Amino acid sequence: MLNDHIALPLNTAISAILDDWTREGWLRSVDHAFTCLLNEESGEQNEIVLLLAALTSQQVGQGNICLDLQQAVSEPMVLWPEHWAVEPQEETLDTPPAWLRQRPIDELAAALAKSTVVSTPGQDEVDDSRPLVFSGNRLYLRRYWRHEQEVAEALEKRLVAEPTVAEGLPERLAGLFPQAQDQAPATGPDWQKVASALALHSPLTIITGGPGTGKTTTVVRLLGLLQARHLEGGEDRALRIRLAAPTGKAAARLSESIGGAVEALALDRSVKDAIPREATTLHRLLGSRRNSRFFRHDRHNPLHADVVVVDEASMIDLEMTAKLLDALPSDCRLILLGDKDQLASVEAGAVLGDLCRGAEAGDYRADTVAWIDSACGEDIRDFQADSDDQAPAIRQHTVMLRHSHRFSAESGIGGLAKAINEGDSDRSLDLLGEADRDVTQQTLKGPDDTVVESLALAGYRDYLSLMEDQRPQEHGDKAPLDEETRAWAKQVIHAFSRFQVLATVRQGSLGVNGLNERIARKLKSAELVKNHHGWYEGRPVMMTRNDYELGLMNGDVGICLKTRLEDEDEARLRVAFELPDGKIRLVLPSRLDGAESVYAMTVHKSQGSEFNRVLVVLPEQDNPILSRELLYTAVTRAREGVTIAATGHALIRAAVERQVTRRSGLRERLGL
Ligand SMILES: Nc1ncnc2c1ncn2[C@@H]1O[C@H](COP(=O)(O)OP(=O)(O)OP(=O)(O)O)[C@@H](O)[C@H]1O
Repeated sequence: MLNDHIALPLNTAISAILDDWTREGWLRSVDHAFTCLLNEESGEQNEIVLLLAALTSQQVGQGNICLDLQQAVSEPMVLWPEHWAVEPQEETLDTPPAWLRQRPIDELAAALAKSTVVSTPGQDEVDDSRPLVFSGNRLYLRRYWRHEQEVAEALEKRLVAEPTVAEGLPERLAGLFPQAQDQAPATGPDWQKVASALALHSPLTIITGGPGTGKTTTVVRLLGLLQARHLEGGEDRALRIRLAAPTGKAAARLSESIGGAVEALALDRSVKDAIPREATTLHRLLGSRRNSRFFRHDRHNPLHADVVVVDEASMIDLEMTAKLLDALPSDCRLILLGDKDQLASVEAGAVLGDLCRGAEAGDYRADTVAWIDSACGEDIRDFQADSDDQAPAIRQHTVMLRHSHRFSAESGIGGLAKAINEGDSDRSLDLLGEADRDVTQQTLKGPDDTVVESLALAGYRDYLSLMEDQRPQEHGDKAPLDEETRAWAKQVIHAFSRFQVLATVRQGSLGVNGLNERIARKLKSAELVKNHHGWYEGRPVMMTRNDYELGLMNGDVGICLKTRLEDEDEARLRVAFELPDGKIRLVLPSRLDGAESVYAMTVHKSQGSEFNRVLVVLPEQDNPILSRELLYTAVTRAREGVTIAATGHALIRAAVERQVTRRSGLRERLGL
C-alpha cells in the first residue's frame, strides 16, 4: 500500500513507471510530458496524483472528458482499449488497470484531496494555478472541467419554456405538417410536428434521428413558421437565421438539402426569401483565428443571430460546443440536429450522444405533454415519464425522429442500421447474408484478396469514364471556354461522390493507406488512369488541413484534372474542388499542402457525407476501434447500397457487439 506522505523523487520509481507505460503505448508521450511538467512546475511528488494525472491526460486522448475513478477502480478494463487486457503477473510490469486495481478509491480520493495541483469544487475554488480538478469522483484536466461546466451552465440557462400557445399555432403546424405524405406509420405521434412545436416553445431544441428521418425538413418548416410569425408581427427586419455544420462537407450537404425544402414550403415568397439557403462551417460562423483556439465571436462579441441551426451535431466536441454556446446571444434560439448513434468527434467529448442517450423513452413531463397537445394536437402520453421528478429538464427540449423517409426499417440499409444500433449481430449477419438486398457481405480470403480492388474498380469506373467521355473540346487551337471546363469538373466531382471505399484503420493492406495504393494500381492496370503515384489526371484527393487562403477545409475532396484555361497555350494538371456555394475552384497541385489520395477514406472522415454506394472494408484483425457506432456510421453513409468486406463473420460480429461510451460528467450535471 502506498503512503501518500512520502515524497518520491520523480526520477526513480514514478519515472520508471511512466517510462514503462509510455514505452508500452499505454500512455502517449504528451501524457508523459504533462506529468513531468506537473512535477517540475508544481513540485507534485505523490505517485497517486502523478499517475492519475497521466491517466487523465491519456483518457482525453481517447475522447473522454475525465477519468472516472469509480469505474477506473471497479472495472478498469472498460476504460482502456482491449489490448491492455494483460492480467498482471508477479514480478511483471503493472498495467495501468492492474495498478488501479490495487488501490481502493478512498486512497486515491484522499491523495487527490490533499494535492496542491488539484482543485476540489465545493471544498475550494477552482483556480487557474491548479491543473487538475477532482469533482464527483471524476478527475479532469482543468480546461475540460471548465468546458464541461460552461456547457452545462449555458444549456441550463436555455432550459426554459415560453408559456403560451400563440393564436392559430395548431392550424399553422397542421398546414406545415399535413398527414403523412408517404408510408409513414399511421400510428404514433408525428414527431416532426412535435419537434417544431417544442422548438417554438423554447430557446434550445435538440432534434435527433437516423438518416432520412426528416431532420432538415422539420427544421426548414420550423424556420418558415418562425420567420412568418416574426414578419407578421410587424418587425422592421427579418429574423437573422444562421445555418452551420462542423465540416465543410456537412455544411455543403445542408445547403443542398435546405434549398429544395425551402422552395417546397407552403408559405409566402417573402417568408421563403428570408430563410437562408447557405450553411457555413462552425469555424467560419464563430470566426476562427489563425493559430488560436479562440474565436472572434464569444460572450463579449456575440453572434448577430436570432436563430442558429447546427446540423451533424454528433460531430461537435465538448470544446467547440462550449465556444458555440459562449458566442450565442441569450435571446438567440439554438437548434441542434444530429444522429445520436453516430461516431462522436475525434476530439474529446460526445455532447449530442451524452444529451440524447435514452431519448427513445421521451421522458416528457405532464406540462410538456399538455403543451404538445394544445400546440399541435399530438398525443405523446406514451412517452411521458412516470413522474415529473424523473423527467430531466433537457428531455423537454429533445425530440427523436423515428421514421426514416429514405429507407424502411425492415429491409436493406435501414434494417441493417437498426440491427447494428441494437447490437443485434445475428440479425446484422442475416441481413448481410440474404440475397437480393442493397446490403451485402464480401468475404475476403485474406488481407490481400484482390476482390477488394475489383469492387473498387467497379465503383470508380463511372467517374473516370465520364472524365474521358465528357472532356470539353478545344475550339480549333483555342482552349475550351472556362465555364465548359468548370461544368465538366463539377460533373466529374459529382460522379466521384456516388461511390466511396471506407476503411476503419489507416495501416495495413486493408487500411486507408494500403487501399489507396492498391486501388490506384488497379485503376492504372485497367488503363483508367495514366499513373498510380504522384499527381495524375483522375486522382481524387482530400485536404488534411484547412487552407484559408484557398478557401479549402480539412476533409474537402477534389479531383485532379487536366485543364486548359482560356488564356493558356497548353493544358496543366489542376485539382478541382466544389466550394460550398457550388462554384468550382481549380488549384495547381503545387499549391496544395497535405492533400492525400482518397480512393479510400476513414469512416471518421466520411461523417457528414453521403454516397449512393459504399464499400466498407474491415481490417484483417479485430481492433478496439471496430465498434457499433463505427459500423453504423459507415453503413448510414450509403443511400442505395452497402457492401461490407471482411475476412470473416467474426469481425462484423465483434464490431456490432462492441459499444463505445465516452466518459464525462455532463449527463450527471444535467440530471440525466
Ligand atoms: N413528413 C415527410 N413526409 C414525406 N417525406 C418526407 C417527410 N419528411 C422528410 N421527407 C423526405 O425524406 C427525405 C429525408 O428528409 P431530410 O433530408 O429532412 O432528413 P434528414 O434527417 O435531414 O436526413 P439526413 O440527415 O440523413 O440527410 C427527403 O427527401 C424529404 O423530402
